Parts: sequence; C-alpha cells; structure tokens
Amino acid sequence: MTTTDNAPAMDVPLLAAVNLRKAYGPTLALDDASLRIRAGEIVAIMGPSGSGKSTLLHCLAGIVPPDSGQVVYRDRELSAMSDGERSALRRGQFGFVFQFGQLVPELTCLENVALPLRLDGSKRRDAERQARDWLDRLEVADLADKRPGEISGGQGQRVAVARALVAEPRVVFADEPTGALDSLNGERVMRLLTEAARQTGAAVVLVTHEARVAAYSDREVVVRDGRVRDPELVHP
Ligand SMILES: Nc1ncnc2c1ncn2[C@@H]1O[C@H](COP(=O)(O)OP(=O)(O)OP(=O)(O)O)[C@@H](O)[C@H]1O
Repeated sequence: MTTTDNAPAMDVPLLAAVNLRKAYGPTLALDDASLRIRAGEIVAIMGPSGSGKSTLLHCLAGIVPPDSGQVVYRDRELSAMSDGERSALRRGQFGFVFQFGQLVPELTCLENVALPLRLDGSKRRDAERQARDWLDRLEVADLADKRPGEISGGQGQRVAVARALVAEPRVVFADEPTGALDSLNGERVMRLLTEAARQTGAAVVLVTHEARVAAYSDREVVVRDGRVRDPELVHP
C-alpha cells in the first residue's frame, strides 16, 4: 500500500488496523482485529462493555502498541516509527476527545483550545485567533475567558471538540465523547463534532455503545471478544 500524494485514493485506507492482537496479562483485549478507515469517513466502533473498543482506538492512535499486527497511517507503519515520530504524528495529524473533556483546569477555555497550536510553535496571537474561531463554531464563544471548573459538562465537551479540531487533524479519535452527558447535550456535541469534521475533511473514529450516537456515523463496526466485524473487509 503506497500513496504518492496527500490525498489517498478512495479505495486506499487513510488508517488501517491489520490483524491486531493485544493482551493485558491473561486478558485478550484484541484478538485478530482488522479495520480500515478512509479519509473523511466517520466510523462508529460499537460492542459490549469490555469487548476491546477502547483498546482498538488506542492502538489505532498509536497510544498503545499492539503485541502483534500492524497499524498503518497513510503508507507508514506506526510500530516502525520512533517515539518522537509517533508523538509528532499524534500532535500534527490526530485530534482526541475523551469521555471527560480533559481540559487543563488552570487554563481558560480559549487557552485550552489554543494549546495544540501553541505546542506546535504558533504565536499566541495567531493561536488565540484560531481558537476563538473554533469556540464560535462549537457555539461556546462566550466561554472563552472561563476555566473548565466554571462550565457545564456539555460545554466542556464542546470546548474539547474545538481543541481536538483546531489544528485541523486528519483523524479525530472520540472515545465515548457523550458518555457523561444527558441526551440533549450528547446530541448537540455529536452534531457539532460531525459537522466540524465534515467541513474540515477529518475522519472520525468514534467509540460508543449508544445507537443514538452511532447514528451520526457513516458506518458502524462491531467489536466482540476482541474481534472486529468490518463489513468493508468482508465485502471489499
Ligand atoms: N490497561 C489495562 N490493564 C489491564 N486490562 C485492561 C487494560 N485495558 C483494558 N483492559 C481489559 O481489556 C479488555 C478490553 O478493554 P477495553 O477497555 O478495550 O474494552 P471496551 O470495549 O472499550 O469496554 P467499555 O465499553 O467498558 O469501555 C477488558 O477485559 C479490560 O478489562
């Protein structure tokens, strides 16, 4: 699998998990899991509790190394990269939203959203201008000067989505992003997250056990006992 430009052909995955296996002691979290994500597509990973969804997401994002198998981003295998290269990939190409926003409590919402750009070397003024734009897109512009402890869970998740998207990543990893929200706020976060991803062309890997949340995706894959049923691989 090789690509020569920045836009992979439709049938070439942007990100692929190939025969992943991962054990935690005696627990087999992933057992021959394979999955392909195309550029710009929104894929929901579903399945029962403990089936391996988060482990799969962490492997795809280069956070957890599989025991065997490969994760390939464009034409590069993550395990063949140095730690520094993998960190640079996560910072430059990937965005993250978790169940609890994981905003930095000491920073204002504006500073939180600007942080990925600042870490990448942007000047404060440029980073904050873009951060303000993203807060606006996520309908939380009025919270710019507040700290995470002063806002609601739903507002915090929208700030977290703004932070995940500010550097215009190619893949957003979202692990139960609405898990701590009531249904109304959950729907709002999903609508804003998927709209923003579609506008920027980012793919989304969404872990959820809620059908209502998965309904925002282009397709669903099911993980059971560490194995993935990816219909794309059954009928390529
Ligand atoms: N760091 C870890 N140490 C030990 N066991 C782990 C670790 N992470 C996951 N596991 C185990 O691996 C299996 C898969 O866990 P994982 O979190 O991937 O499942 P999940 O489908 O995301 O579950 P949930 O929906 O409950 O979050 C579970 O049996 C879990 O207990």
